[in-house]
Amino acid sequence: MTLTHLSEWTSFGGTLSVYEHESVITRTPMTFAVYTPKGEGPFPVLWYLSGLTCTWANVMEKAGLQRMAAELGLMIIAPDTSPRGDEVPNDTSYDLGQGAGFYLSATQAPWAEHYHMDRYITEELTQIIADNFQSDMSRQGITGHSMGGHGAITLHLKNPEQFKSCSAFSPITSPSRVPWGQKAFTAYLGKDETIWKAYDASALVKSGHTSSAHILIDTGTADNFREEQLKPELFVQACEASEQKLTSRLQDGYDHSYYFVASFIEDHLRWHAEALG
Ligand SMILES: N[C@@H](CCC(=O)N[C@@H](CS)C(=O)NCC(=O)O)C(=O)O
Repeated sequence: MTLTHLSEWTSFGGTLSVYEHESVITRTPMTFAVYTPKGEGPFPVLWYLSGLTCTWANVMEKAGLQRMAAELGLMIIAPDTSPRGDEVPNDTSYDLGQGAGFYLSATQAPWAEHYHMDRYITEELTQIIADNFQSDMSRQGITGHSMGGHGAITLHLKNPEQFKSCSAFSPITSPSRVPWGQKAFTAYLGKDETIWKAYDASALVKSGHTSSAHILIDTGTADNFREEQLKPELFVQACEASEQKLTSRLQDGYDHSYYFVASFIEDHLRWHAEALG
């Protein structure tokens, strides 16, 4: 496996690097970013999964997380949100296809050939990070925004030994019950809704997929997707019923944008740094 180094910047004494490689799992070139703080390492690792329409760049350019990552000594990994390329199936809408991989393994044509973002992250990219960076893979946490919040919670609940800490910004908490998720799951997984439950954070918790972690969620009260697509209250109810430790906060006046993410990224990075020790 060859890693092609595309870009590098110094930021808060650390290094932000962008790489491309040929993925065995998505069967496409994949791009990802790594922020490595200054110093010797190995560093605990925080994965950041982005939302609809995003690449690695949105969080690295807009969240301002490098300052806190440098201070806390956290390595940040930002994968892309889907496979991409002329050969990769796409859709004209922003919430399906390229930029909208939903962190699952598609089973339906034409998506099944390339769309396997969950396994890409938990298997292939994890191995790449372990083999090529000053990472302490015994201390990994995961966070994300919106579709990436759904990805962070579901990947944590299904892999609690790998991702020991978990948080999310404005996550889609029950994709099976909201239009973004219903559209994507029908396309990627087919019409059998019982299969969807494996990718639904609230359904997972309800069915006993809890973890010993204390999950942190922030959602803005002025988020125009909150009532129709995010529904944080569904995850709160599921966690209460299953005794999953959760702090779910509604942040007054904040919307769905990176102005919101940037406002609370310090809290989340500190949450992970403390949990990972
Ligand atoms: N208004 C967006 C909807 C998608 C959206 O809001 N994406 C969020 C994640 S779900 C995002 O982070 N967008 C990129 C950004 O704000 O930098 C569009 O139509 O493209």
